[in-house]
Amino acid sequence: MTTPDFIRHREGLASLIDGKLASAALDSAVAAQSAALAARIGRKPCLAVVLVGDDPASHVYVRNKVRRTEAAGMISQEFRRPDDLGEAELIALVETLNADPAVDGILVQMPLPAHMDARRVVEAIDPAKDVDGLTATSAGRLVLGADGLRPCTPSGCVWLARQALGDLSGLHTVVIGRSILVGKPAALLFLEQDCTVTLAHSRTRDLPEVCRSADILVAAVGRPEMVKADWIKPGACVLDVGINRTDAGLVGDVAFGPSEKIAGHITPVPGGIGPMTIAVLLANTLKAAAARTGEKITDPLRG
Ligand SMILES: NC(=O)C1=CN([C@@H]2O[C@H](COP(=O)(O)OP(=O)(O)OC[C@H]3O[C@@H](n4cnc5c(N)ncnc54)[C@H](OP(=O)(O)O)[C@@H]3O)[C@@H](O)[C@H]2O)C=CC1
Ligand SMILES: Nc1nc(=O)c2c([nH]1)NC[C@@H]1CN(c3ccc(C(=O)N[C@@H](CCC(=O)O)C(=O)O)cc3)C=[N+]21
Repeated sequence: MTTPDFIRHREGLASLIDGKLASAALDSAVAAQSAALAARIGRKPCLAVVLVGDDPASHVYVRNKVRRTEAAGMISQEFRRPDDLGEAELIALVETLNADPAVDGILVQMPLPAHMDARRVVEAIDPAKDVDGLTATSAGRLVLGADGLRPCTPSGCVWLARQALGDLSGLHTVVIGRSILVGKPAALLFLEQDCTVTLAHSRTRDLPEVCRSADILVAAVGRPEMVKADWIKPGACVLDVGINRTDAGLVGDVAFGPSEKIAGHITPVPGGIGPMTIAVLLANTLKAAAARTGEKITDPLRG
C-alpha cells in the first residue's frame, strides 16, 4: 500500500494525518463529479444549511461549509434565524426545503436552542436530503447495513483510518463518547469495517485501561486534552474529534504533545477531523443529488 501525501511519516513521532490536505483531495474528487453530474442534470447540486441563533463557533463552521461548497462547484444556500424562532417555524422552513426540487441536502446545525426539541426538527428532514445522516431512517439503514447517507464526522474518521492502516478487520477500536452525532454512529461504522468495537462513555469503568487496548482510538467527548499519553497503546491510530476552545486556543480531546510520542498515527486539532467532516458533507450532498435524479456516480469515499 502506498502512503497518501496527507499522511506524513516522522522519525520518532507518530505519523501525522493532515485532515486539511486529505479533505482538499476529497473536495477535488467531489468537484469533478459534481461538474459532470451538473452537466447531465442541468443544474448544480445544492446544500441548504440552517443556522438558528448566534453561537460564534457555529458561525465559523457554517462559513467554512459555505466556502467549500461553492469551491466544489455546488450551490450553497444559507438560512440564518434568530434563537427565539419557534420550533414550528423552523419545521416549516425544513418542509419548504424538502419541497424545493432544487435542494439536494439539508443540514440543520446543532445544537438548537434549548426551547426546541431537536429530534422533532431532525425528523422533519426528508431522508433523501438527510446529508447529516441523523434521521431515524438514516440511522436505521446504518444499523441494518443498508445503503444510505452516513453521519459525516464518523465517516471521515473511518476513511482516514483506512487510508492510514488499510484493512481494519480484527482491529480493536475504542470510541469514547456515545452521542447520536458522533460516537454511536462511529461505533457502527467501525463495526462495518470488521473491527472489534468498544463504545466508552462517562460511566465506563477504568477508561485509561480500556483505551490502552485500542488499536484505533476515537476521542469524541468535548473535554480538552482528557486523553493522556499513557492511555495510548504504542503504535495506535489516534483520531481526535474534540473541538475545545480554551485560553490557549483550539485543542482536541487528546493531549497531543505527549501522545504523538507514543501513537503510530495521530490527527491534530485544528486541521484533523474537522475539515474531513465538511469533505464528507459535500460528498453526501453529491450522493443525495445523484440519488434524487436517478444518476450514477462513484462514491468519492470509496473510489
Ligand atoms: N471535528 C468535528 O467535525 C466535530 C467535532 N465535534 C466535537 O466533538 C466533541 C464531542 O461532540 P458530541 O459527540 O456532539 O458531544 P456530546 O456532548 O453530545 O457527547 C459527549 C460524550 O462524551 C461522553 N463523556 C463526557 N465526559 C466523559 C468522561 N469524563 N469520560 C468518558 N466519556 C465522557 C458523554 O458520555 P454520556 O453519554 O455518558 O454523558 C457523551 O457520550 C465536542 O468537542 C465537539 O465540539 C462534534 C462534531 C463534529
Ligand atoms: N447538524 C450538525 N452536523 C454537524 O456535523 C455539526 C453540527 N451539527 N454541529 C457542530 C458540529 C461541529 N462540526 C464541525 C465541523 C467542522 C469543523 C472544522 O472545520 N474545524 C476546523 C477549525 C475551525 C475553527 O477554527 O473553528 C478544524 O478542526 O481544523 C469543526 C466542527 C460539525 N458539527
